[in-house]
Amino acid sequence: MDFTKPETVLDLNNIRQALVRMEDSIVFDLIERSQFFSSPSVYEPNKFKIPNFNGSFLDWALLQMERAHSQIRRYEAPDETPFFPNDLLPTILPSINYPKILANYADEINVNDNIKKFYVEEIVPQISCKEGEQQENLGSVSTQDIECLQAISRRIHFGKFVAEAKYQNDKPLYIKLIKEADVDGIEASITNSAVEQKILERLVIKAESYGVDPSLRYSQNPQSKINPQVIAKLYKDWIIPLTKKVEIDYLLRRLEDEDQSQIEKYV
Ligand SMILES: O=C(O)C(=O)C[C@]1(C(=O)O)C=C[C@@H](O)C=C1
Repeated sequence: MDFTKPETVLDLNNIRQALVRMEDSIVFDLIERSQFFSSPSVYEPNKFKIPNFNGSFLDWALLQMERAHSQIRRYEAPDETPFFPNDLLPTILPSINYPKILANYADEINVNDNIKKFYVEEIVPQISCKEGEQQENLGSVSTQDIECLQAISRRIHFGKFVAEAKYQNDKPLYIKLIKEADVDGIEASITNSAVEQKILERLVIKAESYGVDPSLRYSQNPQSKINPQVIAKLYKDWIIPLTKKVEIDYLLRRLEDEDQSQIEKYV
């Protein structure tokens, strides 16, 4: 996907292919996190004394990472959404002038707080190899958490591109639904149950294959590093619903960035 070429980005097939590739990163990242204990001290606010900082060790580590990455231009990319948008630094590399693909307010659609909450409360306890602390691994846990959070956030906020593509493909339908603030209608129109089902089935296969040593034969009955059903359920209960929330939040505001003549044409 090339963000300098808007026509490639708003092709729903390309978007879905990108979402499929992102599954690989997410499954691998969760498998990496699963080798560590749950490590609650990483998530407890003010557990460690950090000068001039109020929050968990993970929050602090993530903020430092985002500040460094903002200097290498990460958050200029239209598919990156920061967890701390108000605390970033100016880029050191020269800015890239990406062509406009999404609506003007797209950066304001940010569900990273919800993502961090479900990650800490739902994902970590379900995928960690054991409950409890492992003092020597707190740093590794936090860096792996950051990998997971960034991969999941990128996937969920890709919903903005899905929504824009769907809007462009059927303006008459969406302008009407948005004008009527018909949230249920919008949700029904963006839902494709067959695609969702396929994702869940593919995830189980991916988690089964990535989570074992491929050099071992099945007859040796290798133990999977992570329960594939857990990954599928995380997608079903959190990742897909939050992607849809991003799509709906984005669409509900879409007429803010539409010509009045277009709106009048379809209402
Ligand atoms: O592929 C789409 O059409 C999407 O809207 C993305 C997505 C997803 O999160 O993967 C979300 C809603 C649809 O029901 C199917 C899939």
